Amino acid sequence: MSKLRVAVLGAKGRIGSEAVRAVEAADDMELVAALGRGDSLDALIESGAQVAVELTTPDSVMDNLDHCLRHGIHAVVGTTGWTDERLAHLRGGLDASPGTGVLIAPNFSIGAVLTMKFAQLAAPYFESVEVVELHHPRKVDAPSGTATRTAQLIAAARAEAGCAPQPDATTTALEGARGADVDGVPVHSVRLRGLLAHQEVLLGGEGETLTVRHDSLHHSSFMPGILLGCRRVVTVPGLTFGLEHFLDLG
Ligand SMILES: NC(=O)C1=CN([C@@H]2O[C@H](COP(=O)(O)OP(=O)(O)OC[C@H]3O[C@@H](n4cnc5c(N)ncnc54)[C@H](OP(=O)(O)O)[C@@H]3O)[C@@H](O)[C@H]2O)C=CC1
Ligand SMILES: O=C(O)C1=N[C@H](C(=O)O)C[C@H](O)C1
Repeated sequence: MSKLRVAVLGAKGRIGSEAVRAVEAADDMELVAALGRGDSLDALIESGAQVAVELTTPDSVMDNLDHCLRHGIHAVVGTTGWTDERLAHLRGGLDASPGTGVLIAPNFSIGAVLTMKFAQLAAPYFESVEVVELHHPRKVDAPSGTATRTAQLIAAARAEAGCAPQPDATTTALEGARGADVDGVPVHSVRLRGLLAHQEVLLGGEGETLTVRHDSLHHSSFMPGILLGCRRVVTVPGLTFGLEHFLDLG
């Protein structure tokens, strides 16, 4: 059987370099290009890449995806910075490239995907819910893509269940003290040397609290999700947002 031809964009970065190794080690894949900033995207076409794994920066991802879609190359995207406007632009590109698939995964680790799922499930049953994400200090964006997505899922679950707004008597606060407001859910970002990628969802009700915590201790935690994404994205045209859609979570 022929191997899936995979390219990695952002190949010299923290997660990109790990992805290069993971694709090289996968029996059913061939690494056909490993591109860093400044490398020509023509290499994607010349190498015959079927899938591009996009692990660059929020300022680069859109141009890279535009290029992929113009040439019918599927994409597995871990890069953060997704807004409604960016998603609308991407959908336009996909409409013009029927048959091409793009997976955007705010987080490729199974534990993080499950954290989001558990938080979504629990959120309507507690009066209060806040998200704390903790990352290495070289991360350029805050809050993390995972925390933003988690808060959006929590807010949607609470809205669907008809939950009241969260109790909070704060009338005076130093700017930022209550975190960022993502759809009504406070999200707090910690940047600390020694950490990689961690998240806690704190839920509180009458006389009880529940904490859902996930820790990525090494970039290897993201690799099974990236490889799964590459295998599945070629069979699912259009936009898939979230790795959970490629997992059988019941
Ligand atoms: N979804 C997930 O599970 C995960 C997502 N991420 C996300 O992935 C992204 C990368 O993270 P991380 O590896 O830590 O960051 P790094 O800064 O270590 O890596 C990004 C790399 O991309 C390079 N780059 C920038 N622009 C381009 C371009 N146009 N073409 C090719 N390469 C380019 C950078 O080069 P230069 O240094 O010269 O700028 C750098 O080497 C972030 O958005 C992060 O949040 C990270 C981990 C897991
Ligand atoms: O920058 C990182 O490191 C990570 N970025 C992603 C995010 O912003 O959620 C995924 C993971 O948290 C690691």
